[in-house]
Amino acid sequence: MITYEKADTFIRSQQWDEIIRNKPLAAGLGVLSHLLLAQGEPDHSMYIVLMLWATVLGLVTYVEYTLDERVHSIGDAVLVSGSAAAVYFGTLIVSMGLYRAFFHRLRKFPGPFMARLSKWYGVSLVLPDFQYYWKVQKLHEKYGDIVRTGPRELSVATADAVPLIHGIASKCTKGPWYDSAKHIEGSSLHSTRSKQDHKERRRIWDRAFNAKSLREYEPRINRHSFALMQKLKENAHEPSLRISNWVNFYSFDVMGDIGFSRSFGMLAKGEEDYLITSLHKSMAPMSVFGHVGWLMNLILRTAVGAKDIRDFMDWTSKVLRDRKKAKVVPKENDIFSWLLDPNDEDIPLHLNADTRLVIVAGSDTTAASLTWLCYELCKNPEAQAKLRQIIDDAASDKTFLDVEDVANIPHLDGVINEGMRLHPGVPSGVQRETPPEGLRFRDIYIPGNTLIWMPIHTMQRDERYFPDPLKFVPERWTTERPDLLVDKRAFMPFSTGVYSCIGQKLAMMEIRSVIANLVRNFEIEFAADEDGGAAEKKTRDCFTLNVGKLDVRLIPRQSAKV
Ligand code: HEM
Repeated sequence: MITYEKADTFIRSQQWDEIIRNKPLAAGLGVLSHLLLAQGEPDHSMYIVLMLWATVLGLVTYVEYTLDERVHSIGDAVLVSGSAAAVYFGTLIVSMGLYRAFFHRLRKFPGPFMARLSKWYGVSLVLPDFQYYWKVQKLHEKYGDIVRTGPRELSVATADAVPLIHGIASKCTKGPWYDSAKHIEGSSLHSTRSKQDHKERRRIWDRAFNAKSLREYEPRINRHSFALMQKLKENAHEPSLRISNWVNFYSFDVMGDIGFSRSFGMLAKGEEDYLITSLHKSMAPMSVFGHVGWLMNLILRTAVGAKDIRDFMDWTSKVLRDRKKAKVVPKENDIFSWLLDPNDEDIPLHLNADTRLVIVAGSDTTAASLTWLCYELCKNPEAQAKLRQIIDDAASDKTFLDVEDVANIPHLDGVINEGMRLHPGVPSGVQRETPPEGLRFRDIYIPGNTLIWMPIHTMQRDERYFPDPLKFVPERWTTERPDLLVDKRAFMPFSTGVYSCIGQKLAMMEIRSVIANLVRNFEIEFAADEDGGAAEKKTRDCFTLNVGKLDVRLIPRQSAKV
């Protein structure tokens, strides 16, 4: 049996001080660590690796201090362990750098040299303006359709690859980006990486978004859209109105109502609810640290980093608990009528994640699209006038247009599509991982376990697919100018395939309702001190878009009343 004395004698009999001072050994361990780290997906277990490193370093310093006769103080011991650590980490970093730069399976793909070495290159692109998607567009202009944007990451901007990467039969899966907050909130429908789990959960979600359910949600959209128009009318005498805020209040109120029969009352208050502020704050680190998966995960493991998500979860679990205890009995079905299982005693963790998902996915995206549409209508007064005329012709006798009044106006949909083409709600695209056997398209082979982003912003502004790409031409979506729409596969503001946006039809209903009623009731133009510059320059890409402010002047039309 190993006793404490035996172990102690064994430990003391070894020449630890010599082992610790053995530089080739430290270097060898550095290379070995690289090989081990390269095996799996350490992004979300980096905290374990860091703890291990810290423990070993502490032990080494302790051993030096207690066993090495050449060491006379803690300072000496730290110096010895520090130099061993410098050799170990130096070799680890050099080994990783050499491998990534010259021997990696993605070495043949073009891209900036620094991107081969580390995803910190991605962070450098985010700063200072948080508009990563513009930088990626520049990279594609320089390097072509496929660019290596990280050690094991490619940006692929060609419509040919859409079916393989995002199509119904695609073998790609969601990448590690989706796991960042899993240890806090579990996995939502959106963040689960298991295809099977996603399939089963999506089947349940589909019931909340089928034609019958959408019909049930219409009166709620009408109510909130009507409330928005009233607020705009009340404030229309102001020379400047922050439309970006008002559409945000609208989209959050709609989502609270349709999501879980809970009004945020933001339109009524005219200000953002605290919980929404905390939700926005929780998304902010995504803009920078979303590029360095292990760091994002580490941040979310700290009390400060996880605070906003945890605050939000406290609130969502209370809302869901109230619903279960029948404190809030919805008069009409809402999304959670389908997701909550009445037989469950407790609220499963993943439903908290789903609540956050409904609000993030459903509100910010819709608000961003509405803000950009207002921006384009201000910039293109002729397009605005034409849309107004078409809306007037379609429903001339009504003061407020219900969702169903504007459900089938191709030109209105053309305006909305064109707005979302130029300004997609998720401009950088979404992360996918190639299957172990890799992917082949045209004569290109993309190796297995490669992370891929299809940059939606870049693709939707590609003149091969949309001639005159920078022009706002709603007619390219109707029978008037089909020549300006060459390849519709490149249009994917809602993504496509099995993971595509489940709320696409709902979003279209919300957007149609606001845009149609807006142009029916007002002429809209930039406010005197506004040129759209803040929306262009201050928009932050935090996976979903946090659009910069947009101030407009609304001129009520004589003929229209709300
Ligand atoms: C203009 C508005 C919208 C845009 C641009 C948009 C965009 C997207 C995109 C690009 C995705 C794919 C995300 C990924 O693969 O990582 C997505 C997924 C999703 N969206 Fe939307 N969305 C919008 C509105 C909505 C609305 C109103 C809802 C309603 C709750 C919603 C709910 C969802 C959900 C639940 C998913 C995850 C689907 C899944 O993984 O199966 N979205 N959306």
